[in-house]
Amino acid sequence: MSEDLMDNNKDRVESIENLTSTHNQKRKDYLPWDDYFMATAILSSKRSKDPSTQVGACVVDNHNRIVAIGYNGFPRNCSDDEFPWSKDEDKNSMKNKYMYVVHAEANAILNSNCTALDGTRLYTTLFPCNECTKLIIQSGIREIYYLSDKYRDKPVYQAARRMLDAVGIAYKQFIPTQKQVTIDFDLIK
Ligand SMILES: Nc1ccn([C@H]2C[C@H](O)[C@@H](COP(=O)(O)O)O2)c(=O)n1
Ligand SMILES: [Zn+2]
Repeated sequence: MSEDLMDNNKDRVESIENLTSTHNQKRKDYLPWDDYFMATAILSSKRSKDPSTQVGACVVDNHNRIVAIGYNGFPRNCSDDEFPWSKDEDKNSMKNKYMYVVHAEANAILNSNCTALDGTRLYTTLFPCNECTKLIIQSGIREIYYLSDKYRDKPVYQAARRMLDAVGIAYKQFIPTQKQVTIDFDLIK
């Protein structure tokens, strides 16, 4: 065999070996569980029609199975086009969205696909309010991960923390391992 041909064969064997070894190793840049669940909550928030704050929530059991998802919106059959999205009126005004909106966490709990949420974890894009906290406690959720706490000084959220502290439900601000998770429909071929 000529030297050129031998070199050529060696190169081909090496490149096949490289190809097999990279395909035998697991991906290193896969999405960690916690990022995956918070990203799911964010994705869910994108369904919200609220022009001001879109909230998403995702409940996960201790086998890392998603058992509930929700976002803030009006109750079933209350039209998004007829009920008001305003927040400028007095808090108790009928013209105000607060009268009607079901919060993301409440929707998740109500729409859960399992009968009991005991021992589960909640991933939510916004810290739960007092009303959702009551549902969280009663449903048996044990841990809360949240992204934003932008209303933390309002009494509603102080009351929420008071209840969570009293019953020992852990809550922690979520720090993602990566800044962005890209969903590009064109990448799936
Ligand atoms: N933990 C929370 C807190 C609030 N929401 C909903 C309720 C409203 O639709 C919106 C907040 O509106 P804003 O006062 O910022 O104009 O978020 C929720 O789903 N979960
Ligand atoms: Zn709430």
